[in-house]
Amino acid sequence: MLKHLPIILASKSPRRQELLSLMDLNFRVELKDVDESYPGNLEPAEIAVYIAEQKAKAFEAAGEIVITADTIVAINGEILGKPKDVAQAREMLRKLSGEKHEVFTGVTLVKGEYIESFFDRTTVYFREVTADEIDFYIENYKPFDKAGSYGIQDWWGNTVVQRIEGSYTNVMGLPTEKLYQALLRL
Ligand SMILES: Cc1cn([C@H]2C[C@H](O)[C@@H](COP(=O)(O)OP(=O)(O)OP(=O)(O)O)O2)c(=O)[nH]c1=O
Repeated sequence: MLKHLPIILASKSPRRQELLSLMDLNFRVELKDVDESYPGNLEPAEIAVYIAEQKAKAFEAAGEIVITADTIVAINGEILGKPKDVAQAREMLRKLSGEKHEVFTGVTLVKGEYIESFFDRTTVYFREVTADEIDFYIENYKPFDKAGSYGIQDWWGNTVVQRIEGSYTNVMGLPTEKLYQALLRL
């Protein structure tokens, strides 16, 4: 329905590319290097939006609509980004075991001089996991490109996630329903 919109997806995330395709949009992918650090004292939602905006600022104003996004996991006031190594992935998954956490994805849309950002939040509940399960998962699924060290769309999501409150696609990296509404308003 919005196939006529010329869109640039500024993301290397294969999940974001897949989700935009599933929304039946026409887009091409363009990548720029962006510093993903953020100022202290920001709330989780503000961090996700801040980084999405930083990613968007790397683009010059043009005729096409640019979409950027950033996903983070928050648990008990702590922010979990992407793990740097096996030890960090283990530590994150241990923290998330048997607990609930929140996933925030910030999205920025740019069209010429116009810029708009929004976010979505999903609560995710994990059952308790064993150290063996954590090691099996890290070894076989290598979740180093994923915030919080897991993918809801892979083995973890299908064996550990008990339930979620909110958008599933938001956890995958792009809150498609909110994004679609924002595109309709453009
Ligand atoms: C929690 C969770 C995150 N993720 C992914 C979504 C994002 O791709 C990634 C978080 O990293 P991001 O920094 O948001 O994105 P990225 O570096 O992969 O891509 P880019 O900056 O180019 O847009 O974690 C899942 O795939 N499944 C999940 O369940």
